[in-house]
Formats: sequence, structure tokens, C-alpha cells
Amino acid sequence: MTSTSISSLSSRLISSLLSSSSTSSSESSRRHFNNKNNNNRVFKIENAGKKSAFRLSNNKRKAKKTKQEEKDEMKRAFDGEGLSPEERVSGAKHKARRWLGQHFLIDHSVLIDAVRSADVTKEDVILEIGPGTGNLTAELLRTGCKVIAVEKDRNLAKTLRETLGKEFGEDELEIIEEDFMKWKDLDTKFVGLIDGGEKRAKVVANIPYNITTDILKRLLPMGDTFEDLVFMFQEEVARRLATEERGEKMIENANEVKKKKKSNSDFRAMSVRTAYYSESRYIRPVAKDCFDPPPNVESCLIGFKPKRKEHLLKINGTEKQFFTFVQSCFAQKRKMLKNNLRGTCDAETIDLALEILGRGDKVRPQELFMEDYVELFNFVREERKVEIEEKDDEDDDEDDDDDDDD
Ligand SMILES: C[S@@+](CC[C@H](N)C(=O)[O-])C[C@H]1O[C@@H](n2cnc3c(N)ncnc32)[C@H](O)[C@@H]1O
Repeated sequence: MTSTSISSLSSRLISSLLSSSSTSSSESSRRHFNNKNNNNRVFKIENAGKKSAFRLSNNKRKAKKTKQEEKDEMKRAFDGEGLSPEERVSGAKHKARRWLGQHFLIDHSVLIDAVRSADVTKEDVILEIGPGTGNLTAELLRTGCKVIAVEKDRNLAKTLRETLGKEFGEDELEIIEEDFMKWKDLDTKFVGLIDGGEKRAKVVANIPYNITTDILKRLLPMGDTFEDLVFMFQEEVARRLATEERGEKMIENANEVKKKKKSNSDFRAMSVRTAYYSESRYIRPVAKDCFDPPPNVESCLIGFKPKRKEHLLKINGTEKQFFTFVQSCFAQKRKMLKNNLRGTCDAETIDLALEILGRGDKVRPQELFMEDYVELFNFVREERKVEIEEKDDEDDDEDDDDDDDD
């Protein structure tokens, strides 16, 4: 099989939160999400050695450009290599269930890029959520890794057992028929599985869009278990977790300023959560016709490298309290931070907190760094002894139509 990928996109985020944790607190409080040095929010795409900032808004154009190349790649890959992705889907004779987010990947270049981005080798153990008809599973198994696949749909789990399951056997492919969101073995299944725990497992999955955020919330804190998570995401949601570089140079005219403001407004509590637990990277756009049946929205592959627990920034309280606090800061994200904080802190604490941030008293929640939220939280907890509830969950995707305040 050819080892050439048409896109050959190898992306990486440049900065690490480790380095930011050594920055002095006053410097940290002055940082701003739009700062071009804020590499947590920059996606770098490497293509034939050339790096360029990639804009999510260019996805459509980029996907179109590479279509013929993708087809050629798929043909080369499957010359004499068994079933093509389309054949695997049609062979399953399965009527896609939309309520389970069933959009099967039929574009081979996307499968290759997902596996390559996670750098899967025969040493790896991979968790695949929702293997469906097994196209991504087959691509993973080609590397010689072990796959543990959790599928909710009984028919698909059965078909997979009768096809790839028979071909590879339990040692290489374990098929678990379960709702991933209720799967109790997640916390124990991967512990100490590779090299007595020295090496961590990885997750590669084309997951249903209606549970992407919940899956991410469950897996991001598992940095001691998983070293890499590669997912298919709805592009609009991916944009909230990270956006393109927005340095001063880009703001050359009014249009650019407008764009900048738009991307900025995508930032929300879930983005802070993602940056707290991981380093994210954009891998590639995925057009609608890469799926059967095609979804209504544009998609992309996105990756997260979860941090080990010892590398997380220190917070004075529980993680649940921290994210409840962050959520309250974004309660109405177009309002000023000071107005959102009113439900949590007294007026004096708010004034002091804004002074510490050094971003003026009109700062809005989407204009701060993840590190600023850690600093704010630690300040109100340590210096002002503010009580913060532990709320079970928050709806980060809620679209708030609140008006701007000035
Ligand atoms: C977008 S399809 C992807 C299928 C396959 N991985 C592919 O790329 O062609 C999502 C898959 O997740 C499965 N699924 C949906 N909800 C699930 C859940 N809660 N737990 C496990 N699997 C689920 C669906 O049945 C479906 O097979």
C-alpha cells in the first residue's frame, strides 16, 4: 500500500502550558487571547516542510482543491488491497441511523490522515468510539496496533464481529457493544496496558456530533491514560476550541478586524477547558461528500494531546469548582467580565481581580487566556475566600444572544 498521503498534514501547537506556568503572575495576567504569541490558539500546518497559519474558514476551498488528489490516493491505496471504504459500507447492508450520528467515512485520504496524525504504530493500543462499518478500524489495524472498539449499534457490532473481528481475532480487535457514555470500564481498561504504564494509549474516532463535547469532557482529564485524541468534529464546534493566528499584521483593513472579532467570539468556557487539559491541533478539513450519508455540516479532524496530571496548572479548589467558575465568567459572553462575576463575587473582589488582570475594567470573557482564568480563580479562592459551587455539568454550547454592554 502506498505510504503517501495527499495532504500529509502534520500539525502541532507550538507552545506548551508548561512554559507558561513558569511565567510570573503579573505577566500572565496581561496576556490576551489575541496576542500573536499565544500559541495555544495557533494551528500550524506543516506541508512539504512549509509551515503556514491555517484558517478554518478556508476549509471549503482547501477541501475542493485536493479532491482529485484524494481520489487518486484512494485508488492507489486499494489496488489489490481488499475492500475499499465504499465497499465496506455497502457490504454491511446497513441503513444509517441518523439518531446515532451514523455518517460513515468513505474517503480513504481522511482515514489515512487520522491514523497518521496520531502516529499509530504496532506498539499502540487504540480506543475507537463508534467503529461503525469498520473503515477507520481497518486502517488502524493495518498499522499492527491493537484496537478496542466500543459500538452502541447492535447490528453494526455484530457485522464487525463477523468481518474484521474474524479476520483479526480478539488480541488485535476487541469489539465492545456498549454506549460509550455509560461504559464503566473506561477508567480501568487502559491502565498499565502498554509497557506496564510507561506508554499511554490513544483515541482515534469518527464520533457522532451530538456527543462530541461530552466525549471530550470525559477524555480530556485522562492525560495519565491517553497521550493523544484524534476526532472528527463539526467545524463550527472545532472553531470554538481553537482558532487561527491573529497577529497584528493580519489586521490590515476593516474586513480583517471584523474577521478577528468574529473568531474571537467563538471562544468560550469549553475552550478554556480544552486549553487547561490539553494542547490542541487542527489536522484537516473534511468535506461532506467524504461521508455516506453526507452530514449537513462541514467537518474537520482535530487532535488533542492531554497533559499528564502533574503538568496541569495548580488550582486552589477542585476542577469542578474551577469550571463552574469559568462558566460563570462566560454566563453572558458578550457582556463584560465584571458583570458576569457579580453572581459569584462581591464588588470589592471584582475590582481587585480586574486590577490583577491588568486588562482594564471593560474586559470581556473571550479576551482572556486560560492562564488568566486560573489566576483569577486562585485569587478569589485564596485571597478573598470566595465559595464556589461544584456544578455537575454546564452547557458550553449554549448560544447566548445577549446584547453587548458598553
Ligand atoms: C459518524 S459514525 C462513524 C462510523 C465509523 N467510525 C466510520 O468512520 O465510518 C458514528 C458511529 O458511532 C456509533 N455511536 C453513536 N453513539 C454511540 C455511543 N454512545 N457509544 C458508542 N458508539 C456510538 C454509531 O453507531 C456509529 O457507528
